[in-house]
Amino acid sequence: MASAEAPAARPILYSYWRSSCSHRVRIALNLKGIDYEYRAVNLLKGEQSDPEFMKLNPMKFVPALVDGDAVIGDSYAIALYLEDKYPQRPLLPQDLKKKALNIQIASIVCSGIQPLHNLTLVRFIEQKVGTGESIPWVQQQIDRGFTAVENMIKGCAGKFAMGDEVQLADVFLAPQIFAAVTRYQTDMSNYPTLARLHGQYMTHPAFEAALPDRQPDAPSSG
Ligand SMILES: N[C@@H](CCC(=O)N[C@@H](CS)C(=O)NCC(=O)O)C(=O)O
Repeated sequence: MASAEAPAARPILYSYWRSSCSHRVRIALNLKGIDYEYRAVNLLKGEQSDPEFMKLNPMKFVPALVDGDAVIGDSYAIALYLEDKYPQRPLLPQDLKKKALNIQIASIVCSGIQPLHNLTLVRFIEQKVGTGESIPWVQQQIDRGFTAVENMIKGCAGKFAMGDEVQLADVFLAPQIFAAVTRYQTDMSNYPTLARLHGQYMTHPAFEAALPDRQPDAPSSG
């Protein structure tokens, strides 16, 4: 008689509902149909600095993913890990130029836009420069990144950023656009392609389920 194997444990995502970096990973997990356990890390309460959490992400940032003995503390690394480990519903195309463009856009979001408005920096500006001073700063950083991406994709975008299929670029763009619109009063009329993509993301089931207010730790949730 064959012995029953224990089912593989679900990956665990350490996330904060409002974090755009966590939001990226939630989208990737949903697109790939991976069932996962959600564990909330409250950034406003400083739980990212808890010594136990720092074993998962020494940078004191969310997200972190634990998948078996793999512990990954960066959304970009997690996305690439998921792409290799769970090849169903690929996010990166075979075509090298399109693949590079996806990676470039993901990189613009995660190194050229989001780090320039993360919680630590926004708090620093509000305290050292003045109350309300962070918003124009953030808008300026978003404008530079969005202007670049708008020009890069306006010739190739279809229903989604890279054509008619969702790809890695969408996984990174959707949370950044969502944050720009809902938190930083960004005028999206300057970026018509990105504005149109925002509408697509808001009605796509995998993206909808990843939205901040749909997460268990969102104030409006449950
Ligand atoms: N490069 C990292 C950045 C992570 C990051 O900045 N996370 C933010 C939330 S989106 C955070 O945890 N901020 C907490 C803080 O600034 O104290 C990634 O992509 O995962």
